[in-house]
Amino acid sequence: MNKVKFSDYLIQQAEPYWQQATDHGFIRDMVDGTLDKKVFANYLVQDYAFVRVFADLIAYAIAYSKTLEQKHRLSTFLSMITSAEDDYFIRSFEALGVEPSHYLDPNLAVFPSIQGFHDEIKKAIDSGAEVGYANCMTIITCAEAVYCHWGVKYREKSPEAFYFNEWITLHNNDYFQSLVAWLKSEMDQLGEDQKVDREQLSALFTKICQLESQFFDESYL
Ligand SMILES: Cc1ncc(CO)c(N)n1
Repeated sequence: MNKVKFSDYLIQQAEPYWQQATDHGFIRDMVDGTLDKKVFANYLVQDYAFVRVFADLIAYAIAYSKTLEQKHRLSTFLSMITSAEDDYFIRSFEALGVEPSHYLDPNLAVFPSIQGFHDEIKKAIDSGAEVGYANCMTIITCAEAVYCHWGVKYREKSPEAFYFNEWITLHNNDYFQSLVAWLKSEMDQLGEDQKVDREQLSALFTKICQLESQFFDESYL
């Protein structure tokens, strides 16, 4: 019997949001270099608020994980986000004329989608040792699989502005692709675990896809 992998099932069940999140006009404008700079700056400021909370989520996934391989894969990812990716954000803010007082503002008004991410992340973090790993990994896998999907789709694109170009290569380089392949393989194994509620994880994966698509929509407002 040819069983559908759990990671593929999660993506299939997340339609139409998977399609909307990975084939959004925002991404097409960005890879073509025609996206309004103000729209992109706005998006990056919001994404920076997302990434700081996302870093906590990865730290909890590390704490909830059992094996050294899991801790290694996730801590390497956390390290990349807090070094190379942080460096990308800081250089981009500078080039786009965004002041630190704005992008570091703890009282920044966040988009409803970013608030939605924060709420889902808090629930996953608070879900405890038994199911915490599965919940945290579902959010991480969805967010990274969405970005890797468009990153790979547009690997031939090379917009002139470094903040567009590097945003593509951050999400399609060999390291990132192998990370996403590993995240999906972890979800496949979790899907075999009798203690795991597959339908609850599927609903969470779909919710994150929906928020990803909504975040691109809201960046134009
Ligand atoms: C909202 C969001 N999802 C995924 C990624 C990829 O890390 C990101 N930077 N932001």
